[in-house]
Amino acid sequence: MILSMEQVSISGRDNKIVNNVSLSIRKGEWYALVGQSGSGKSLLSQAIGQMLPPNLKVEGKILFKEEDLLSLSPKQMRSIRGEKLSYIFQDYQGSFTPFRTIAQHFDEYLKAHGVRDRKIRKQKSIDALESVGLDEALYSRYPFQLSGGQLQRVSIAMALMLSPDLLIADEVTTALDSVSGHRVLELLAKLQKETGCAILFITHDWRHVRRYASRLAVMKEGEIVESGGKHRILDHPQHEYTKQLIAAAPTLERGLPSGLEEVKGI
Ligand SMILES: Nc1ncnc2c1ncn2[C@@H]1O[C@H](COP(=O)(O)OP(=O)(O)OP(=O)(O)O)[C@@H](O)[C@H]1O
Repeated sequence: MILSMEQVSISGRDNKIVNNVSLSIRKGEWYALVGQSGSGKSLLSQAIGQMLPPNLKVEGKILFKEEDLLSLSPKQMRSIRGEKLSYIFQDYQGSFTPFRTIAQHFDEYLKAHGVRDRKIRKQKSIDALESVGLDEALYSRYPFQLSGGQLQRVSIAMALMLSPDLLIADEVTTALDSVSGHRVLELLAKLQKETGCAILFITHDWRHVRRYASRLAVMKEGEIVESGGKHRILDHPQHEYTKQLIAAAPTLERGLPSGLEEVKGI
């Protein structure tokens, strides 16, 4: 297992938001976390990287490559984030500083992770852009000069640049139109195959679960009500809530609707 959460609870001042959650993610797998808005998916994923808002408290164990992340100091955690564990978010705009070029973002990220040589930083950045199918010309542009899909691809490039073992992807297509979202996920799937990193994929969209996940957990009101292999859960859901969510999903045909299968390239 690359990540094991054991009895993880997250509490506010006077309420428990996530209650005794346990789940395990295997090396290199695509693990989906599904559930309605407010069920605690994002907070659970933020707890992994010690990124919870300061008013919330986390208990339990989060073992990442046998090390309990909750016992690490903020400094130790900073060196793990990015290098071994990284994030991409729905709000990709918020990950960029408007008055810094894409080049500066890459450069600062690599510098912060100890790559001292400027030429190596530049080469690594250009290679990373290429790995997500973006032209070198975008390197000197500002974030607002890129489309949403291009910016999300830059986020992916940056998140994977240091070859993490686990990538946490929180609703990464929600702010994109459906064609751009589809391309971003196809790209993620391709890069996952190439790099072998595991993905914790937070989503509302069962079509994405069917297409990409190997296993999944279903969250309701801060608890996991069901978890297991994708085919078992999609074909034979046990919990009433899972059945309702699947029944409410717009379509679960094998392909994506609206001709999205026909989109070529990434
Ligand atoms: N800093 C905070 N303090 C107190 N409660 C919070 C805080 N952040 C989030 N919450 C509450 O915790 C609950 C779980 O939030 P979370 O964002 O994890 O849900 P989610 O399942 O990811 O939802 P969505 O799919 O809409 O992103 C929600 O009720 C939310 O209002």
